[in-house]
Amino acid sequence: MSDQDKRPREQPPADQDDRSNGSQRPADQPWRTEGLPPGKQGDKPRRPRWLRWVAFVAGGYLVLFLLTTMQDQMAGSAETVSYTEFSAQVQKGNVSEIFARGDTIQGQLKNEAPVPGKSDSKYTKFTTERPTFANDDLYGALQKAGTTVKATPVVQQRGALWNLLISFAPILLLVGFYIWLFRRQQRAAGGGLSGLLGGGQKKPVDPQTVRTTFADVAGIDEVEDEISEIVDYLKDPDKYRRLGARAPKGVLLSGAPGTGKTLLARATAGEAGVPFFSAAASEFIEAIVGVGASRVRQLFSEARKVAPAIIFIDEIDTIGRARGGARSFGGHDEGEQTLNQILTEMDGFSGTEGVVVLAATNRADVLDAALLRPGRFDRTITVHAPDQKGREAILRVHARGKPLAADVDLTAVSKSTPGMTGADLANLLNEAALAAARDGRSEIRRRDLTDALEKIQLGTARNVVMPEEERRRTAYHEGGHALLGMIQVGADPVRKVSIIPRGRALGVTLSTPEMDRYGYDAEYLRGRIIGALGGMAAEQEILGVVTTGAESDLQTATQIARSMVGRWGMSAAVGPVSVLPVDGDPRAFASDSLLNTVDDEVRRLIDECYQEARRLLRDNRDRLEGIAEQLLRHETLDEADAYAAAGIPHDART
Ligand SMILES: Nc1ncnc2c1ncn2[C@@H]1O[C@H](COP(=O)(O)OP(=O)(O)OP(=O)(O)O)[C@@H](O)[C@H]1O
Ligand SMILES: [Zn+2]
Repeated sequence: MSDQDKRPREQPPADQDDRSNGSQRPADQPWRTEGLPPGKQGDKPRRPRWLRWVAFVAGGYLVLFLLTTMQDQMAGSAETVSYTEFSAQVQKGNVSEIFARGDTIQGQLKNEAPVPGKSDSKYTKFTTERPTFANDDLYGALQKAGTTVKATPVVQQRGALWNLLISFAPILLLVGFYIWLFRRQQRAAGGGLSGLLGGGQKKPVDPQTVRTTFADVAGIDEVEDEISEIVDYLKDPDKYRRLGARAPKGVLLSGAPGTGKTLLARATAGEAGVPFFSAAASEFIEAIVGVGASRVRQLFSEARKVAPAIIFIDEIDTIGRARGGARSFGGHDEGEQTLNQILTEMDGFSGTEGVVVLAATNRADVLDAALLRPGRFDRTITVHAPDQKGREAILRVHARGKPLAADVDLTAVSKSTPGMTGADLANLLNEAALAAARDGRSEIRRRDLTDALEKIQLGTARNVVMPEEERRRTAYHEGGHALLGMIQVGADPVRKVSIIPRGRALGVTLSTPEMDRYGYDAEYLRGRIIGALGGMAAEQEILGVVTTGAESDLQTATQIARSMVGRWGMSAAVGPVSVLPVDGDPRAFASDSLLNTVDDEVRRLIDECYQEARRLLRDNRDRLEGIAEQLLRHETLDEADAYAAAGIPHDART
C-alpha cells in the first residue's frame, strides 16, 4: 500500500529532487568551447615533457662525473707505496711535502721516482700507512730533509666529490621525480586521461557558435533583465573601460535544478556573441591533487586570450562548500585547491579583461563565504521556478516546431503544472511528442499531454496483477489520502487518485495547489500531515491493520512536522528559533534538552494529526467507501470523478 502523496516541487519539506544534479555531460573534455572562430584553438602536438626532465637529470650526473674524473686525472693519481719506500725517499731528501691524518700519510716527491717492483712506471704523488709499531723519529727526519708538513691534503682523495654526489643521489632523484610528477599532472590537465598516460595530445575542441539567445529563455524575465547588463558589457567592453567602470567579475546563478541556469548562461554568451567556456565543477576533481587547479589556470588563460568571453562553472557547490561543512566524499583537498585557484584567477582580473565568470548552484546556502566576497561572485541572481504565466511562456517556447492539435490548450496545461520547472515542462512536451510519434500521428493531441503529465507526476505504471485483497487495501489507503485532501478547508485540491502500481508505490494520490504558492501557514501544513497520514489511518479504521505501505507517508509527515517545529518556529514549546539546520549536525546548533523538546513536539504534533485523520475518516465513512468503490472499479479517478465518488460538490477549474 505504499504510495506517494506526490506533490509539486514547491512543497515545504526539503523536497528530494529525483533529478540528479550531477553532470550528464560527457567528461571526455576538460571543458567545451563554443563560438570560437576555427583556428583559434590550440591543439599543437607536444613532446613528452617528462622525457626532457629525465634527460636533464641524467645529463647533470654525467657532467659531474666527468668533472670529478678530470680533476683526478689532472692531479695524477697517487701511488700507494710501502712505508719502507717512503722512509727511503725521506732519507734521500726527495719528499717535498706531506699531509698526515692518523697513520695515513700522503705526499709529493720533488723528483719522480721509480715505483718499487715496477721498473717501467714512476710516481710523484703517493700515499702510505705508518705502522703503529714504528718508533722512528719521523718528524725529526722530515725536518732534517726540509719537507713541508701541510695542514690540508696534498693529494685530492680520489672520488671525494663523487662520494658526496652519491650521498646526494637519493635526494636528487626524489626532486627529479617530483618535478616529473608535477609536469605530468600539468599535462594531464591539458589532455585528460590520455595526457595522464603520457602519450596523448590535448583533445581538440570543436568550435561552435552558441545560438541560444534570450528568445529561448522564457518565463524568467526579471532574471533576464539583471543579466542583460552583462551582455551589454561583453558586447562592448571598451564603452565601460573608457568610463573607468569595472564590470562585475562573477555572477552566481542560484536556483533549483532545471530552472534554466545553464540555459541562461548560454543565452548570455549567445546574445553577446562571445565564446562560451563551460565546465562542471566536478570535472575538476581528479584523483591526483593539483590537476583541478591547473585546469582552472588553463581555462582562464584560454578565456583571456579570446576575451571578451564567458566562463561558466556549473555545480560550483561541489567545490565551493564552506570549509568544515559536510562535504561530498573524496576530493577534499582537491576541491579546496581548485576553489582557491578560481578565487586567485578572479582576484587577478583587473576587471577590464572582458572575461565574466558565471557559476551555477542549487545550494547557494552552503557556499563558502569567500566565494561571495566583493571582486568575486559579488552578484547573485536567483532563478525561481516559473509562475503560471512563466510556465505558459516556456511551454510555447518548447512547442515551437511541434505541431499541436486544435484541442491542445497550453494555458490549461500551465495551470495544472504548478511547481514544475522549465526542464520539467520541456520534458512534458517531449514525452507527448514521443507518444504521438509512436502512434504514427502527425500532431500532438490533448490526450498525449495529459498522459505524459500523468506519467511524469505519478510515475510509469507497472504491469503487474495485484491480488484482490491488496487492491482493496490500496483503495482504502488512497481513498483516505484523497478524502482528507477533499474535506479539509484550504487543502490543495485532489487532481488524481490511482491504485495502479507505479514504481515502488502501490497507488498514488496527486494534489496540486490551485495557484502557485510561495509560503505556507501552520494550518495548511497540519492539513498536509493529516492528509499524509490519511492512508494509514484509513487502513486501520476500516481494516484494522497497519502495513508497511505507509513508509513514505510517515517520512513525509515526519519531515513536515520536524520542519514546522525546528525550522519554522511553529511550536510554542520550542518557540521561534531555528534548531534544525538545513545541512549538518543539529547538535552544533542546539542543546540536548532543546533537541529533546523538538522530538517531543514532533511526536505530539504527529499524534494529534493522526487522531484527527482517524476522526475525520470515521465521521465521513460513507464518502470513503464511495471513493474506494469507484477506485476498485476504475483504478484511476481524475479530479471530477474523485469528488463525485465522494459525493462532494466541486468545480474543477482546470
Ligand atoms: N526558463 C526556461 N525557458 C525555456 N526552457 C527552459 C527554461 N528553464 C529550463 N528550460 C529547459 O530545461 C533544460 C534544462 O535547463 P538547465 O540545464 O538550464 O537547468 P539548470 O538550472 O542548469 O539545471 P541543473 O541545476 O540541473 O543544471 C533547458 O535546456 C531547457 O530546455
Ligand atoms: Zn499513502
